[in-house]
Amino acid sequence: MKNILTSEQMREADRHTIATEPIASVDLMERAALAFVKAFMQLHRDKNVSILICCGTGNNGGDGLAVARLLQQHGYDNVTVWIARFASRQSTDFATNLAKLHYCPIPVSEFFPSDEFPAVTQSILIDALLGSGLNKLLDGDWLRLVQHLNAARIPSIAVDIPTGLPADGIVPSTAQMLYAREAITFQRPKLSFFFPESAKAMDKFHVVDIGLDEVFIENLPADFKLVEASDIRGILRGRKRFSHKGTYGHALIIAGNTHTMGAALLCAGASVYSGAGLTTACIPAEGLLALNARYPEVMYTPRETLAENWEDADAVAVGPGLGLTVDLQHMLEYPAKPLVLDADALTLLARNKSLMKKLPPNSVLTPHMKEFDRLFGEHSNWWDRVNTARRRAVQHQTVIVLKNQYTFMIMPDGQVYINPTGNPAMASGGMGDVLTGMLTAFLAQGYPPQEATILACYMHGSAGDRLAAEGMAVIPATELIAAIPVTWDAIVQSNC
Ligand SMILES: NC(=O)C1=CN([C@@H]2O[C@H](COP(=O)(O)OP(=O)(O)OC[C@H]3O[C@@H](n4cnc5c(N)ncnc54)[C@H](OP(=O)(O)O)[C@@H]3O)[C@@H](O)[C@H]2O)[C@H](O)CC1
Ligand SMILES: [K+]
Repeated sequence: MKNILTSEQMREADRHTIATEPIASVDLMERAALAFVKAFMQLHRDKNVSILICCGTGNNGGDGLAVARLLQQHGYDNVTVWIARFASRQSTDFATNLAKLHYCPIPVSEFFPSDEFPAVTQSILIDALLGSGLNKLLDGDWLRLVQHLNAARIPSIAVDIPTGLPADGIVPSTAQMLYAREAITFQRPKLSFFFPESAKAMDKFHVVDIGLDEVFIENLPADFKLVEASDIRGILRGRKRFSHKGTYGHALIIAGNTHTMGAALLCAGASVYSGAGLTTACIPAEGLLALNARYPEVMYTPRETLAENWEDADAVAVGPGLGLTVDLQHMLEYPAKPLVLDADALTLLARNKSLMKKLPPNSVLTPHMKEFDRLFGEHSNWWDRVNTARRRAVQHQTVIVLKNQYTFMIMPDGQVYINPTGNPAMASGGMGDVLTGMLTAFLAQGYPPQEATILACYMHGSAGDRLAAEGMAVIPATELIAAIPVTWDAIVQSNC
């Protein structure tokens, strides 16, 4: 896991590194600029391309000036710099880098409040106007300049953060940003990069190491952590010699209805492919034929004998395609089992919120945004939504899997884990049912809820990434299920 820092913590890490390495702050800026340039050169190999670098007068602007000089030294001969002189102050390191730039053959134009801006004639923009120091929404001359640059419609590469995007906290829907094709960000992704609101600010981001003290960073208290492949390798267990189906637990899937049987099949199929020793689907009898045809490995039980099957199960999923006529309250009176509630089970919970108190501790809820808001109230932004999820996870001692491009996995202690895998090709019906089946299978195999959740979300996205890399622009949920075992194997093999 990697700590995701607030902008204040990032400044702390900055100050600590400067004091203890020790390194002068201007040299740290040079290191950051060099890291940016190296990443930029991978993205844009054509050294004849004309580049406009727009700089503010803070440290983000200072980075931009150093980038201009370094690009020129690396053979990029067509670099132009604009400086937005809209603030009365300039940082010391900005001033030092401006002085250094005067020795380079790079044209520099300065713009003051109310100045007109010339047409943008360059092919690429580097955005070094404002970075993590942003302290309010863009307005006045800054907004005018950003709108002028956006209107040029040339690819923009942001230094650290696209101008106008706050590093953390609420991103208001009215916020205007300098749209970046890519952001090259320093040391850690910023928290807001994981919120859907950042789609307005950039297409993608790359993280570059600028040599801040990693031990210090990892010892900072962080509410948000990013899951990494190495974490999954540490959690995921291979199959053992002499093991048998009883070794890997029994998953019970309570799902499906006349018109939504597919959800139950997907969920049960995902459980089989995620390694549950046994999977039983508790579905209406009319689904039996389809179940046998599609997944003969899955056992069947009618709703009437649910109580006995519940006793035998090591983990239970309730919800995919279930409909709203089942008695959830009654189910919650059965003996406590590792439990996943999804889809219609969440709607039933939202209709009778007093049931939250009956959930066994560490139950896993897997809402998408709308299901979440139905359960816990409307939210106008993701920052508030995630913070509500943290409070509710602590209050009800549940795990909340808030599904999103980057799924937030919120644990009963309020800690948030961010899943990095997954892609837009997976945005199709049934993907949530698959995730629920995977989660239930991992719970049935004895993984504690926190580990089962992290594993399921990571492997779900990773299977999707694998298929996307093989050329699938759209990934049906059944294809994802089939890709789970090879994804698993690739993770285990990468450990050797
Ligand atoms: N550890 C690292 O990650 C390093 C980062 N570096 C770079 O430094 C910037 C952050 O630099 P900073 O000087 O703190 O801030 P900015 O350059 O982003 O902003 C400068 C000042 O602009 C003012 N401001 C903020 N928001 C607005 C706004 N909406 N409109 C107008 N003006 C605004 C504010 O000044 P005030 O006087 O208003 O307080 C900012 O202070 C980081 O992003 C990296 O690029 C280092 O180079 C290396 C280490
Ligand atoms: K920027």
